[in-house]
Amino acid sequence: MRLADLCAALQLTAPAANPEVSGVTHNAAWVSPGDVFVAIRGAKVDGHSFAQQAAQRGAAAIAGEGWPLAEACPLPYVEVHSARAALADFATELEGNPSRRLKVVGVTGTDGKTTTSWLTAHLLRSAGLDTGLLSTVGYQLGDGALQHFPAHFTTPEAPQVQATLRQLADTGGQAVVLEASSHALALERVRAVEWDVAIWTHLSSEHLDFHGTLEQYFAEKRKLIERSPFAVLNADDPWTQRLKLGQHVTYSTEGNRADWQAQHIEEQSGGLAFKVVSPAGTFDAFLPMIGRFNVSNALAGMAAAHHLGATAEQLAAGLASFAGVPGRMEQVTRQTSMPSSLGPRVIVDFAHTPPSLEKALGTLRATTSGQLIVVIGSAGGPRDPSKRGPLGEVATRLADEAVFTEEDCRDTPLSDILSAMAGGAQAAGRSNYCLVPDRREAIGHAVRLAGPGDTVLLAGKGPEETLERLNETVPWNEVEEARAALELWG
Ligand SMILES: CC(=O)N[C@H]1[C@@H](OP(=O)(O)OP(=O)(O)OC[C@H]2O[C@@H](n3ccc(=O)[nH]c3=O)[C@H](O)[C@@H]2O)O[C@H](CO)[C@@H](O)[C@@H]1O[C@H](C)C(=O)N[C@@H](C)C(=O)N[C@H](CCC(=O)O)C(=O)O
Ligand SMILES: Nc1ncnc2c1ncn2[C@@H]1O[C@H](COP(=O)(O)OP(=O)(O)OP(=O)(O)O)[C@@H](O)[C@H]1O
Repeated sequence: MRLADLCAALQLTAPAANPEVSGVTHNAAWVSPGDVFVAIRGAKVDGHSFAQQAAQRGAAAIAGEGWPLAEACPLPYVEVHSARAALADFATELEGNPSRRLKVVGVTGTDGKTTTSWLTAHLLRSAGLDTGLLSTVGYQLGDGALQHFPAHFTTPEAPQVQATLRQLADTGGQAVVLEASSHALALERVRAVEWDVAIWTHLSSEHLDFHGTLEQYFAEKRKLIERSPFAVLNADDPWTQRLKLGQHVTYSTEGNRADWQAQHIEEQSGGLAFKVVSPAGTFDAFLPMIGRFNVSNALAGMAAAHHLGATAEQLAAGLASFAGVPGRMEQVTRQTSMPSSLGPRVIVDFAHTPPSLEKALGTLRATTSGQLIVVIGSAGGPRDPSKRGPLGEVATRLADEAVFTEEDCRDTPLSDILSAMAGGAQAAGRSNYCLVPDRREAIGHAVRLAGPGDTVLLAGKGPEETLERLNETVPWNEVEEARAALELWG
């Protein structure tokens, strides 16, 4: 496509030179010959300072909110009102607006996005739709292998979103489920995606380092609901009442008035049994997952899949065959032949906010006959330091013993993080915790403390593949760490 045609499609003024353009990126190091390099003024640097690098890599043009440098721009320059919006619009145009060829389900909320996304994709596949998935733990084209983008993102930047949607649509994909983080909505990563269904899980305080206030965080997340012609909303979340409602259905696991209800919920050791009362019909369901909150995620996924055509029979069969999400309430099995019942139950979970830790511990308590032990840390850097004390409080209130340890402390002294977590426990008058800074040792310590009938929850890392320390990033596999500790047990 010629630059002038691309500009005309987006009602932008084209520069005099009119090169052929084939792609778009915001990262100078990712430029391929023929790309438009969109220079974003970021929070840390101005992308314009990488214009020369982009030119050397063969960029055809640069777009930005105004050329700011004394030297002349090395390439044709397209001036835009918002660089991030332009990045998304260029990508959408160059990829041929692929979301129009797919049924697109967006999932937002503080917790539950990944699980709900995986459940929804599985339910749509069970109903016969070739369905892709873009989520925190990777992306899938159809039911193919789990793949990863270069950076660790819930929602990648717009060029990657649009390219993946196109690849999916070009290879026979019929639907896609896309996790939409608040960062993605704020930074235009999912601008121009044409949604069919938006799912709201729930809202609680998170990412305030980025959004500033809870109100702003809510304002970003609500965009997904406002942009979608149909929404699936959580009647148990007070924020739902503040969403501007178009066509929608609601769901509840707490007996609130809602279109989709789960009743008679039984937390069994092998999963969750409940009765669904819904517009699709009334039926018994079994979900082989631990965690009462997953009933809520399942209702949301069923409501979305039903809107896209899944029947009650397909929904029930789909739930029953769900294999779970890596690192989400994942029970660690031993490699040796020793029966699991002879040791403690060890669960790896991604819960890293006070509300999600509260829910994870609450639900494990319900299925634990003995002691409940938790290993938990809190991230360093600017990421929500205010949650460290509350995490310490929740851990010591709901577990019998808490082990506070490292979790991506980055440039924050680990001792400061551990003191803040201990401070939260002490302020509540509790001493049932210990500090074990090294995460591997913390896991070993917790597993050694536990006996048959006990549960050890390893919270916060889930399926992440690295552990970030002050001067190093080490490869990490929480399930393997847990398995190694279990092998030494007893
Ligand atoms: C807080 C946040 O989201 N920041 C994003 C933001 O960074 P920024 O504004 O600081 O950008 P910057 O570093 O100043 O760079 C400005 C521009 O120069 C370009 N650049 C910069 C350096 C260089 O060498 N070459 C180059 O071309 C950059 O690509 C960028 O376009 O814009 C960048 C790209 O334009 C993103 O990569 C970056 O995400 C960072 C890496 C990040 O960690 N984001 C996380 C927090 C995130 O997005 N998380 C959410 C939610 C997770 C959850 O719910 O838990 C997610 O969706 O993953
Ligand atoms: N509906 C829910 N309500 C509250 N907590 C939940 C819910 N679903 C999951 N959780 C908890 O939150 C943790 C994270 O779940 P999940 O990965 O599905 O959420 P997420 O929104 O994708 O989080 P992130 O964006 O940080 O990856 C789970 O391991 C569980 O402890």
